[in-house]
Amino acid sequence: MEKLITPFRFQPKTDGRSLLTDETRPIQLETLDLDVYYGEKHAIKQVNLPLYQNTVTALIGPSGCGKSTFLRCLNRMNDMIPGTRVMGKILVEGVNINDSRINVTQLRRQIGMVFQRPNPFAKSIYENIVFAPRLYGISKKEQEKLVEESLRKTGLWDEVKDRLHTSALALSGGQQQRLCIARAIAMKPKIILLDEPASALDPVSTGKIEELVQELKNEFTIAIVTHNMQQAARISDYTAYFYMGELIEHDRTDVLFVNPRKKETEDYLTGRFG
Ligand SMILES: Nc1ncnc2c1ncn2[C@@H]1O[C@H](COP(=O)(O)OP(=O)(O)OP(=O)(O)O)[C@@H](O)[C@H]1O
Repeated sequence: MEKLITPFRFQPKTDGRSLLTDETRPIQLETLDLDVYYGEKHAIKQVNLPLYQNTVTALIGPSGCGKSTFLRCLNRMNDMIPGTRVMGKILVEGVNINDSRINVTQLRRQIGMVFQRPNPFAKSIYENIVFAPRLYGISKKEQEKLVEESLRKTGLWDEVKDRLHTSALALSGGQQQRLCIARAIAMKPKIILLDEPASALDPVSTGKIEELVQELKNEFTIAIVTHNMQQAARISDYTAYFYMGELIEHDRTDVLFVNPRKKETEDYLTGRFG
């Protein structure tokens, strides 16, 4: 990881963390005693959650439980909301990203985000991909390579290669969303945060996004907020169930869906509430 600041090593607690104490995969990011307040509203309560390298973690839970708030903390998007206080640590390779010395622009290069509604720039497909990387100075040749590589990785290349210089806004909603993912991966992040990326899309486009997420995990670590339980079960390796700002349960997806440890999780999964 490029240096955000000089890293320091933090000795994590062993209690009150995720249940996955036997997990041997490397941790890409972990939150330690994370609290978030919007003014008086305590939206995230003492959450300890790891994201394992090259895996997909689904964040699920009823509306208002804090999924998006949690996700936004992971690349400090909550900084933009006035009155928000974030406490606790979020460690990425030993660096606490909540440290005031963190270069937030660099951080967001390394932890990309894609939102619910596709939001391409009102520019050409090509420009959408190269706009940000160009700020960091890449040659014309490198730009062309990056455009093709990013569009291939998101399965868009064959669909758009003959109209790279036409407006991104003319693409379908599903294509726009894949372009937004291509734009995010063009920055070569370590982690990609997806906030309900398919909820505004039709079933075919949703299927493509799901397939894409499965492929991208070979290269990136992914956290995805979803309201769709089947989607979480299909595409994630780990699932975290939130309720009223608390992390109720975090486990391998196959375990959590088949044999949840907590009654609250079971009630949610079986549709008894939420
Ligand atoms: N900017 C804000 N100011 C004040 N309260 C907020 C703000 N954003 C979210 N909240 C509150 O924080 C809590 C968590 O909201 P959040 O949007 O993170 O939940 P969520 O699980 O993502 O919900 P949904 O599934 O409906 O998107 C809610 O009670 C919400 O009303």
